[in-house]
Amino acid sequence: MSFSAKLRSDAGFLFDAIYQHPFVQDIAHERLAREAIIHYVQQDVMYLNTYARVYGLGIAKAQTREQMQMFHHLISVVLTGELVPHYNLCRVAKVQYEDMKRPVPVAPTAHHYMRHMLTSAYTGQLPDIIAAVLPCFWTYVDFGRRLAKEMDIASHPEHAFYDWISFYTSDEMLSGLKQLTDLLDALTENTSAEDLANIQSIFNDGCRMEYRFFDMAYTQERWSPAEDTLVEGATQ
Ligand SMILES: Cc1ncc(C[n+]2csc(CCO)c2C)c(N)n1
Repeated sequence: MSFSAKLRSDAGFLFDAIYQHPFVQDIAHERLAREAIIHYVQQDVMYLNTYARVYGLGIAKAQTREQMQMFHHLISVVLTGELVPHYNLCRVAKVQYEDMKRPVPVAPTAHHYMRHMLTSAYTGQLPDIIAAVLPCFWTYVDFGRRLAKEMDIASHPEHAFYDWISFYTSDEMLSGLKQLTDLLDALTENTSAEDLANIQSIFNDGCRMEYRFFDMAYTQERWSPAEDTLVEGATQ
C-alpha cells in the first residue's frame, strides 16, 4: 500500500464522521441554517488566505521547477476557483460575498487549524507541507463524491448546493488531489518510520480539524469570554 493510501485508510473513521456531520448532512438535504453558512464563509475566507500562503511555502521549499508550477497552479485555484462554492453559500444565505470579507475575529477552531498548517509548513519540509494541505483537499473530494452519489446531484441542477457539491467533485479537484498524493508518495519513498509517523500525525490532526471546522460553523463557535475587546483581523 502506498503511504498516501495508508494515510487515507487509517483516517477512514474521520472521513466517515465528516460525511455524517450535521453541517454536511444539512447541505445534502438543503436545510443548512443561514447562521451556520455565514459563520463558515466568514471564517473560510481567512482560512483560504492561510491555505494559499502555505502553498506559497511549498514553492519556497520545492526542489524542482515542476513542483513550483504545481503549487503555483494550486494557489490560483484557491484564490479564484474556490469563489464558486463561496458564492453558492452566499446565494443560499442571501448575503453579499463582499460583506463576508469584512474583518471578524478568527474563531478558536479556525485559528487552531490555520496555526497548525503554518507551523507545519514553516518548520517542516515538502512532505510536511503536503500532509498539512491534504486533509482539506481529500475530505472535500471524499464527501463531495458521497453527496453527489447519494443525492444523484447530476440529475438535480436545482439542488440549492449544486455548485458547491459539483465543484468538489470536478476533474480539476481530482487531478489536484492526485498530484499531491503522487508527490507525497514519491518524496517519502526512503523516509524513516519516525519521520513517516510525524507526517502522518500532521495529516491526522488536519483531518480532525476539518471535522471541527464544520462543528465550529454549525455552533457558531466564539471565544469566551466575549471577544469584543480584541482586535479583529481578516488578513490571516
Ligand atoms: C476548512 C476548509 N477545508 C477545505 C476546504 C475546501 N478547499 C479549500 S482549498 C481546496 C483545494 C482546492 O482548491 C479545497 C478542497 C475549504 N474551503 N475550507
